[in-house]
Amino acid sequence: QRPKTAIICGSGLGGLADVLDNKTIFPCEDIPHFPRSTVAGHIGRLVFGDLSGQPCVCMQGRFHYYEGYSVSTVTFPIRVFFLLGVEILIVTNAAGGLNPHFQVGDIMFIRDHISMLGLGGQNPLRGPNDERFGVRFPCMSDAYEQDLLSLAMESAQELGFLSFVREGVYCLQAGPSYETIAECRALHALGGDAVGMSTVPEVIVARHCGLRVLGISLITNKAVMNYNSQEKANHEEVLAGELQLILELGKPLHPNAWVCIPLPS
Ligand SMILES: O=P(O)(O)O[C@H]1O[C@H](CO)[C@@H](O)[C@H]1O
Ligand code: HPA
Repeated sequence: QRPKTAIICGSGLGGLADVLDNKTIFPCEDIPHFPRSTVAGHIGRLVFGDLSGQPCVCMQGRFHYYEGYSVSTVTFPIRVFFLLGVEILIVTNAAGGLNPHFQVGDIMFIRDHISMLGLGGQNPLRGPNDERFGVRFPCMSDAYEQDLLSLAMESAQELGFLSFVREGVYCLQAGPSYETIAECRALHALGGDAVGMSTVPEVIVARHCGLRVLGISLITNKAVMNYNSQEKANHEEVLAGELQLILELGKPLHPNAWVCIPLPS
C-alpha cells in the first residue's frame, strides 16, 4: 500500500517511526540518488508502515544544507514522496526558542516561516521549473495549512497538551554554527518565534507539488538573547531535550496526537 502521509523526523526524533505498525525499512543509502545522512540523531532510513491504520512513511533522518548539500538536494525525498502518492507532509524539527514565553519542551505548530536562506537567494526551486511538479511561481502565504493546524490544535486540546503547545514562526538560518546573540535578537524582532537549520526548503518543495503541510517544532533550547547568559547552544542538548520530551511529557507525538488529523483514506 502506498503511503498517503509522510513524516520527516527532526534531530533526535527518529523514534517517531517506532509507532508505525507493519514496518518495512529501507536505508537511504540503498535508494538511488538519495543523499546520505551525516548528522548525529539522523539515522538515514525510510520506514514504511501504518499509523492509526493509514499507510505512512517516516523519514528517519533528514538532510541539511550545512552538510554540503544544495537546497534542492535536501528536498529530493519530498518529490519521491509526491511521486509515491503522498498527500500530507508532517515535518518535524528541533528548534531554539526565540520567543521569551517559550520553554524547553514546548511544541510549536508552525504558522509561517522566515527563510534567511530563501531571502538570500537559496531557494530549492531556483533553476528551470519542472512543470510535472508545479508552477513557476508557487504561493507560500498558505504554506502551513490552516485546517491541519486547527486539527492539530484541537488534538492537543483533547490530549490536555495545551500548557506546552504553541503556535509560531520558524526561522531558517543556514548553520551549522548556532546564532549569535545579535542574530537571535534580530530574528525575534523580525517576527521569529523559533530558529533552526532545516524544514523550510522541504516545505517549499512540498507546497510546489501541492502537498498539504503540517509543521511541528520541538523547542529543545532557548536561544541565547542576553550577554549575561552563561547558556551555550549545543547539539547534545538538542538531542537530550527531545528524548526527554518524548519520554517525559506524555508522548506528545504518539499516534494519538495525530488522531484528529485527516489522514486521507
Ligand atoms: O532541524 P533538525 O533536523 O531537527 O535539527 C536541528 O538540530 C540541529 C542543531 O542542533 C540542526 O540540524 C537543526 O536544524
Ligand atoms: N538554533 C538553530 N538550530 C537549532 C537550535 C538553535 O538554537 N536548536 C535546535 N536546532
